[in-house]
Amino acid sequence: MLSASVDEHGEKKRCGLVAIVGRPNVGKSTLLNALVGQKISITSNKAQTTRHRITGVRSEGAAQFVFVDTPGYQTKHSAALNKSLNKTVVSVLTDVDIVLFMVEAGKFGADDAKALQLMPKGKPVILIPNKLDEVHRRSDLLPWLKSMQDKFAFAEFFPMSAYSTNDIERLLGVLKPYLPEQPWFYDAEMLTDRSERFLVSEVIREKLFRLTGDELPYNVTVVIDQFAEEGTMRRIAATIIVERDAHKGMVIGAKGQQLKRIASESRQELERLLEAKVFLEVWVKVRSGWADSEEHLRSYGYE
Ligand SMILES: Nc1nc2c(ncn2[C@@H]2O[C@H](COP(=O)(O)OP(=O)(O)OP(=O)(O)O)[C@@H](O)[C@H]2O)c(=O)[nH]1
Repeated sequence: MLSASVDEHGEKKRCGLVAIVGRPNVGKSTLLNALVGQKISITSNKAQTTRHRITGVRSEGAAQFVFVDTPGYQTKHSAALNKSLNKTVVSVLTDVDIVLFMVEAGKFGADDAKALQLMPKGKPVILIPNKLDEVHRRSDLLPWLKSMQDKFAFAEFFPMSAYSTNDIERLLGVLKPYLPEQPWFYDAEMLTDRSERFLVSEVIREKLFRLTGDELPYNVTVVIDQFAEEGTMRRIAATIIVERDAHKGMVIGAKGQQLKRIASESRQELERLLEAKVFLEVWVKVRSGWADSEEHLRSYGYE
């Protein structure tokens, strides 16, 4: 007989929260998407793309892993936005079962050190040296791994590449024994607790960053003004909020070509994601100083 506490082979069910922490750009979102097996968190080569706490769920055999993505730990800026980001990291860590502390293999800078200071005591913290594919001789990594051992009492070291499906499967195997034996929190089909509306704003933000390259500052946000189901169609209206007129120009581009591309690529991806026809309108607005105002942050959904 099946029950909530055992799987079909009689194995006790396990379920737990796994946080992924590290400085910006180490590959946290890439890892989360690979672990869940679907794009949940946006990725780009621009630091600081993840702002929200995002959970992704992977259910396999008797185990359910609930992954929590955290914003890159911020050290360079002091605006209210960054304070809010760091607060999110700390609050995520207080209620997790395992922490994956991610760095780039062979590297450990001042920003990594600051992120390491946030690690909770008394919880298993696994060191994930990522981007192993960029390390030419693995043996070069040994002295570095030794030096990492002196910095923190890591439960395990797991050098890997978030691009390797083999590594992802092995990592799930390593994490499983750390999950407490308890009934699952979510249905087996569940992938994320984020709303479609949220995923829509993330898709648009990703296209925006991918297409505008490095010139656009990170404090650009996307607000969904309308998200309506009309039969088999979704009608979506979104506003990209920037700080300056110059940024508005970058987003719109010559003769509006850039904004057109952002909207068109977003629409195509949204049609795949939502499995529906999508009618998408995207506007751009200037709202100067929003990233410094606590009130504005709240009104756009940041904690
Ligand atoms: N070579 C290599 N690149 C990787 C690997 N994992 C991630 N990347 C790349 O590293 C960059 C940053 O990855 P993200 O997943 O966006 O990093 P993040 O830590 O979530 O960054 P923030 O959202 O800014 O905190 C992207 O260009 C990824 O494609 C890896 O295993 N190997």
